[in-house]
Amino acid sequence: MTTANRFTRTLLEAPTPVIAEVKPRTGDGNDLLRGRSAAAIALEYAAAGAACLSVVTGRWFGGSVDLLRTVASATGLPVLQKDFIIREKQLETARALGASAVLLTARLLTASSLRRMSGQALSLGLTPFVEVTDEEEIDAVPHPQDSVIAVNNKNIEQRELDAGELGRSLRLLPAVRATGTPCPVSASGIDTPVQAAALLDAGYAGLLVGTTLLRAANVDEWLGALR
Ligand SMILES: O=P(O)(O)OC[C@@H](O)[C@@H](O)c1c[nH]c2ccccc12
Repeated sequence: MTTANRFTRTLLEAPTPVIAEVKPRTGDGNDLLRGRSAAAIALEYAAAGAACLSVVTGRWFGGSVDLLRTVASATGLPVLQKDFIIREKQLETARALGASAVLLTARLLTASSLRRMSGQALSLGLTPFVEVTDEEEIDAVPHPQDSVIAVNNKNIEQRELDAGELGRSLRLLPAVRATGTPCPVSASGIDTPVQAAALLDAGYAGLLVGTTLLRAANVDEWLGALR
C-alpha cells in the first residue's frame, strides 16, 4: 500500500474499524487523561484492537505537536493529527512527526485552500481526513477517492461542546457515498457501543471516538462489543 492510503486501508481491513482518539481535555477544559500518559493510552487502545489512532494537537484541547510525536511513536498504528491545519508547513511537520492522516476542516477552509491543502497532503503521503457537516461541504471535497470523508456530529464553532447529533451522520451518508470515497467515517459524540454498531450497520466504514473511550472504565470491553 502507498503511504497515502495506509490509514484508509488499515481502517477498511480492521475487524474493529475505530479510530481511537487521544485528547488531553474537552473543549471546556475537563481533564481526560486522568493521570495517565498519552503513550499509555495509545498502548491501551492498540491492545484493545483499535484500528487507528487520532491525536488532538490543538491548544483548545490541551494538545501540542509533541503529543503527536509521543502518540505516533508509542504504537505501530496509523495516526491522524487533529488540529486547525491551514498551512503547508503544518503538513510537513505532521509527516515528520509520524502522522499518516491530517484533519482538514471544510468549514474552516475556503474551497481553494481545501483543494491546495488536500493535494499537498497527498503528495507528502498523508491521507486527507476531511471533516464535513453538510451536503454542500460534502459535494466540494477534493480528491474524494483518496480521502477519508468524516461527518462531524458536533459543531467545531462550539468547541465540540454540543452533545452531537448522530442523525446527521445517518442523513448525510448517501451524499458521502456519492462522492466515491472508499471510507465514510462518523466522528464525535458516539457514546455507546450500541450507537457505534448502528452507525457501522448503516454503512459507515469507520468511526472516530474520543471522549467516551477516554472516560471508559474498560476500553477492551467497549471495543470488544463491536467485534
Ligand atoms: O470526543 P468525541 O465527541 O468522541 O469527538 C472526537 C473528535 O471528533 C473531536 O475531538 C474533534 C472533532 N473535530 C475536531 C477538530 C479539532 C480537534 C478535535 C476535534
